[in-house]
Amino acid sequence: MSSTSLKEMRNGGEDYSNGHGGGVRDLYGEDCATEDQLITPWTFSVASGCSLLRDPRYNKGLAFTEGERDAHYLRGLLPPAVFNQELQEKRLMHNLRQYEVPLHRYMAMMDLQERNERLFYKLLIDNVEELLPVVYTPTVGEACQKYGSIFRRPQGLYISLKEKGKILEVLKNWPEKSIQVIVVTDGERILGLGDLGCQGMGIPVGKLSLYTALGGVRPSSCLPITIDVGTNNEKLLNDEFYIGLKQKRAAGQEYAELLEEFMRAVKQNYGEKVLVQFEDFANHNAFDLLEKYSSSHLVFNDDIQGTASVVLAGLLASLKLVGGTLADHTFLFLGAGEAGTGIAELIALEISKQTKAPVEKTRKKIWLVDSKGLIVSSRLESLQHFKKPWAHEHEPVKTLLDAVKAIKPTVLIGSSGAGKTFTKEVVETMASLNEKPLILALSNPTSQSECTAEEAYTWSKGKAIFASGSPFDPVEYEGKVFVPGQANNAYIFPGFGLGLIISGAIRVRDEMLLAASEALAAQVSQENYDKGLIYPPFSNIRKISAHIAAKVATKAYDLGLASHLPRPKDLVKYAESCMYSPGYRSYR
Ligand SMILES: O=C([O-])CC(=O)C(=O)O
Ligand SMILES: [Mg+2]
Repeated sequence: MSSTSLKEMRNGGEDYSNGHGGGVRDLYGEDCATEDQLITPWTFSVASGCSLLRDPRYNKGLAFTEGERDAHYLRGLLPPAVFNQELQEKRLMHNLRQYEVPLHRYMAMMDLQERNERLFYKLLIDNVEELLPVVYTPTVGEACQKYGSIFRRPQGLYISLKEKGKILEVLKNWPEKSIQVIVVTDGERILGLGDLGCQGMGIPVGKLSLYTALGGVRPSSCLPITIDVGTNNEKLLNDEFYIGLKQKRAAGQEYAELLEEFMRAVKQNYGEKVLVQFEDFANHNAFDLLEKYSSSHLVFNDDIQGTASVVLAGLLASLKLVGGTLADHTFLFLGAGEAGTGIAELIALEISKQTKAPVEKTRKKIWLVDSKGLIVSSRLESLQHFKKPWAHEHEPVKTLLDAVKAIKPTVLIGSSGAGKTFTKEVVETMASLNEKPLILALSNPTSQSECTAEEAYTWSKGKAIFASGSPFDPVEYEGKVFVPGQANNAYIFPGFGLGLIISGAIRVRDEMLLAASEALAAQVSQENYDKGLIYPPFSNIRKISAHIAAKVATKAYDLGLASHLPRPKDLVKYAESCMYSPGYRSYR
């Protein structure tokens, strides 16, 4: 097939690519070629059979055909059987299911990723509901805690204080030159598990594998980075197997300078359109970094903005079940950090958009509780800046239970990172106040969930509509099966990032987050609602991501922030055509 027809196939007959836009460049037709099409051979892989087998990007294991075994000097290096990818997948899924310890499944998946990347993504895409809890929350949390002992091959870039002054050179050591998404952490607040220092690397690696599996961004365009400025975790500092810098965290100017050098180097090396996703930074840095770099870089904070967008989507969808408009509801949060204040602000923006009321007014329906109790105006002076907009007139209230009684929320959202905080009394009070209380226990991993699905359904006597950040199995209560949803930012960031990439966006705006929420809510079907679900199943996630991407890209074009021109006519189709698919390619 000629390159022209490849391009035509890719663009559905419309010539979208002008070679220098922001769309996904696919020079070799690597992603859209089918198995019976040839792609350009890579000289190094032709040169030696062994190095081909050891290159996870091109290795196919037993799926190399007889012809390829001849042409690529693989004879004798593989046993004689030839498997197709489906049979390999069946064999691996069978093996994975033998492991009873989740961490062993995680390690088996990481081994596969390091051995045969396409097969790894094939498994993840085809079995997304089964494997998401393995490569992502909750298991990835445990993996980070034990990263020092399970660490085998580095999977991303480590940039520590030792690399100060040399970050640009470090970026150049990474083998891929054309990067579209970076997920970066400094490991200070890994899920709800706290400071895991350098071992936080599991998070960028996991998030980026979802960028590929759920959002179709090519693996070679993804770069996981951990910035190591030390750790305040004593256990790690005293652990002889700790893989990071053994010193207390740098803060203040030293921290700011390293981050500044990093952000400059990223833009210099990869250009204006590389997306930098901040992940699992502590509150005190997360808000500042987002604010500082959102006017000069394409940045997105998943914990503030991604979580906000996914929760808003669930709330919009839930109106079908509980009735009314968003403005009719009263919201109470436990936790006033990145997720809590991020969600609160996006809800206020959406109500403002719907009712035309100023956001200062729409914020008044939203209340937050932090470790010192309800956030009220008498506490204003001592509040961190990101909490100040939520300090409304009210007498002081110390506990969550008393806050529920005083505020009478219709929606209760847990975002504090602390588990078991939605007690029986709290859930019972929500159920006594509401016909259908909406209860979201967002903290991750499962151990940090504010309550379990079973607790939410049994304590509310089957009244609650429940979703959680980490997955829970369906629960049977009095003969009825309740299916909890998973309110996790994994619904949003892969499609959101894809939308930014395909439009060549250069900045992120709140309107794009609202568009992503509305796109996700629109994907919830009647069949889902009938089961009490406020999110669509993850099994459809690639289609969902394409729709989110299209809406985000549309906003980018409307706001004049898109650089990929001309604007494709059908953005859903275009997004789909840009998505990586994991089927094998023929090399000769
Ligand atoms: O990783 C997840 O499951 C969601 C998330 O961003 C977090 O909890 O920090
Ligand atoms: Mg996170």
